[in-house]
Amino acid sequence: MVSVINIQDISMIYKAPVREAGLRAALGSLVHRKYREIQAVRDISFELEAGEVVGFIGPNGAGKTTTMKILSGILHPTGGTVNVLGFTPWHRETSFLKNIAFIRGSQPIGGPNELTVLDSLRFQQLIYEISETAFHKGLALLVEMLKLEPLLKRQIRALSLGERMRCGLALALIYQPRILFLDEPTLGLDVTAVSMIRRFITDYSQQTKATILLTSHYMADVEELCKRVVLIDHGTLRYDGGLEGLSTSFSTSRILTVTIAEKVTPKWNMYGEVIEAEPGKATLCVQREQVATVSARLLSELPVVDLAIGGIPLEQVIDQIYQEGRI
Ligand SMILES: Nc1ncnc2c1ncn2[C@@H]1O[C@H](COP(=O)(O)OP(=O)(O)OP(=O)(O)O)[C@@H](O)[C@H]1O
Repeated sequence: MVSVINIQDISMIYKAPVREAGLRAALGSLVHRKYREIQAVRDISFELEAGEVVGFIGPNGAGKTTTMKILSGILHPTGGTVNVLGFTPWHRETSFLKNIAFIRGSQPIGGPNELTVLDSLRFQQLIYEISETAFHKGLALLVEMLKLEPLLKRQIRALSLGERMRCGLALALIYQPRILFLDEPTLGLDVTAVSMIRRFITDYSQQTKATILLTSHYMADVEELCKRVVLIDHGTLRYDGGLEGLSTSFSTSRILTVTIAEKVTPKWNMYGEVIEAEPGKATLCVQREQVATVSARLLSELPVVDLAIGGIPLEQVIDQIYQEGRI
């Protein structure tokens, strides 16, 4: 397989001006400006192969957007090397920019609001030097996949958030970039718009074999779209691997499913937290370090015919990571 994104030990330290309250301090800071350093990313390395769709996840402020900005050439990292399609992103060479797109759910369209969607697409055609034939072919595909027909003659300013996202995707993809950086593409969208965007991403990646790095706070997005996830926290890489491995790596609990030979209900709560129980069967939640002891007790004290040990459902693990910032 060919690696199209190769990141080696990147770091990013922002310098943010420190301003104290009060007029005197504000005037003073004009002369003696003080800065404080914020390390947003520290020594992150990973690679993406051509055609992969990878979820890039982590709690608020973990450094996801910063990393995406570095990969798309918006920011120059303070350390490390990055190779995207053979280019150093922050050199911003035309052949690089023509092959990548960075789309943010919070601001899917950057251009003038007064233009119609079709005019904006034509504008992209000029900037990216797309031939008339390629433009029509690309447009037909995007109009069909994103249901854009009713929006083409509308002004961008008059579009809803979901419509903006669909048009933002079309504007970014009309020049057929090989790599997509999607930062929260379903942010704030309703259920119908979310499912349309998800379907679009799946179909688009299958049809074009584009490589996609995607951040989302909605675990369902990641579960539906990505086989692999890269997890960062406080700017540090914490996990890079299959989706299913996340729950075993990060959850402190395990699920024990026990079936016994008799249709009776023992005192299951003596073994763990009862999630579900019916005569002869129970699902228990047990701390990881107690699994061996509890399993041994179950086997010696009850007529066990089947005992399965599994991880906490992925959705729950990710919710914990995002909401409690606990990794
Ligand atoms: N321009 C900036 N100047 C100073 N600090 C910044 C700047 N941009 C981001 N940061 C800080 O860097 C850290 C990482 O921010 P970043 O936006 O990359 O995180 P994120 O993982 O995308 O977060 P979220 O999920 O909340 O969007 C945060 O502590 C943030 O406050």
